[in-house]
Formats: sequence, C-alpha cells, structure tokens
Amino acid sequence: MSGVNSSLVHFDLYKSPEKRTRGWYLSLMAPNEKGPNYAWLDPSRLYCHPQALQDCIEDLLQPFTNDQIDLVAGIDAMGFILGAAIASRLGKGFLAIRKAGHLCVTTYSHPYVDYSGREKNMEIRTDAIKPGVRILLVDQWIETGGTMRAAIKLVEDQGGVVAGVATICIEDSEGGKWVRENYKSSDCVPDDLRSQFNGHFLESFHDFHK
Ligand SMILES: O=P(O)(O)OC[C@H]1O[C@H](OP(=O)(O)OP(=O)(O)O)[C@H](O)[C@@H]1O
Ligand SMILES: Nc1ncnc2[nH]cnc12
Repeated sequence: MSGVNSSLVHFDLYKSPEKRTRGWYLSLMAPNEKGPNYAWLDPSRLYCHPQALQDCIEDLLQPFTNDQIDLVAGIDAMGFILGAAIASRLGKGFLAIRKAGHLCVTTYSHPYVDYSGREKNMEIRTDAIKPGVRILLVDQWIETGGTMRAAIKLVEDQGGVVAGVATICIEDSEGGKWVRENYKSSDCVPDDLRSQFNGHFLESFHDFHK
C-alpha cells in the first residue's frame, strides 16, 4: 500500500495487532459512504475495539500526565464518549456541553458554525463551573474548529480555565491551528499520517472493504 506504514493498517475489531504503534487504531475508522452532508469519515468505529479505545485515551492524555485537571467536558454528541471515558480514567467529573435545546435547566449559550456551514447553538449549564476550575475539553474531532471555539468560549465565559483540548484529530485548518497556538492540546495523529488527515483521505480506505 502506497504512503502508509503497513503496521498502521488494521481493520479487525476483534483482534489487536502484535505491535501497537502510536495511532495504530486510526485505520479502524470507516470512510464516508453517504456523501458531503456527512463528516468525511466515521471515527466511532474505533470505539468498538477494546484495545483501540484504551490506547486512544492513553495517547490523548499523555501530554497532560503532570497537569492539574479538575473536570472533563465533552461536546455533544460524539465527544461524550471519549470525554466520559477520559473523566472516568482520571477519576474526575464529566460536564456535557450540549447542542442547544436539550438542557431543561438554566443555560448559557453561544452560536457557532461548523464544517457543515450551518449556524448552530451550543449551551452549557450555569451551575457546574466554579471560577478557576481547570477543564479538559474533549471532542471527537476538530475540522474547522468552529465547534471547539464555541465550547472554549462557553467554558471561559463561565469562569473556567481551559487546561487543554483533546480530540482524535486536530486538522491543520485555520481554526485547528488557532486551538494549537492558544491552548495545550493533544490528538492521536502521527506526523507521517497528518497530510492524509488534512487531505480528508486516508490510504487505509483503499483496503477498508477488502
Ligand atoms: O471543527 P468543526 O468543523 O466545528 O467540526 C467538529 C465537530 O463536528 C463533529 O460533530 P458533529 O456535530 O458532526 O456530530 P456529532 O453530533 O455526531 O458529534 C465533531 O465531532 C465535532 O464536534
Ligand atoms: N467526526 C468527524 N470525523 C471526520 N471529520 C469530521 N469533521 C467534523 N467532524 C468530523
């Protein structure tokens, strides 16, 4: 397979490779088969693999090993999965940052535009963040960065301190770079695969359905 370290190509949800190099589990992700109204791939398939989920969480947390984190916040909807898993792994609480219209309590909200180009609203309960609380913000992905930027705004406007940002991939978009430059961050993408992620096509897709 061209351009891919073959040790990274692994599609089987019921086996682990002998050698688990950083990001090995990224080839478990399924390509988009439904077109441009959907995100360009489906990271959630990797959560089905027990070792992949563990390794992904450890990779995301590695840069924060010595950092104080008081609370983990995850972004609706897929950010809840990694966020809650990370909160549990750290022994911390979990705060849900929700797409507007679901929380039946007093909320603070902020508008944003994501990769779909549609205007959306995100909201947060107002009774969870004490000023100065250090929050690790977790989501599944940063593409344009519109979603993460709105979440950061919500947390900071409530007096929280963003201790870090963790997502499977932070693309090298303007918004992704803004997050990297302004906050401590982590993702799971090894350097040699980064251009494939930025180009929205993984070499592993060629063999995904074989
Ligand atoms: O960087 P951006 O361009 O803002 O896009 C990133 C967001 O888009 C995806 O969520 P999405 O709302 O598609 O779906 P979900 O409800 O399944 O998490 C992803 O999980 C991020 O939350
Ligand atoms: N979950 C996701 N996977 C891939 N690309 C994305 N862009 C925004 N969300 C995404």
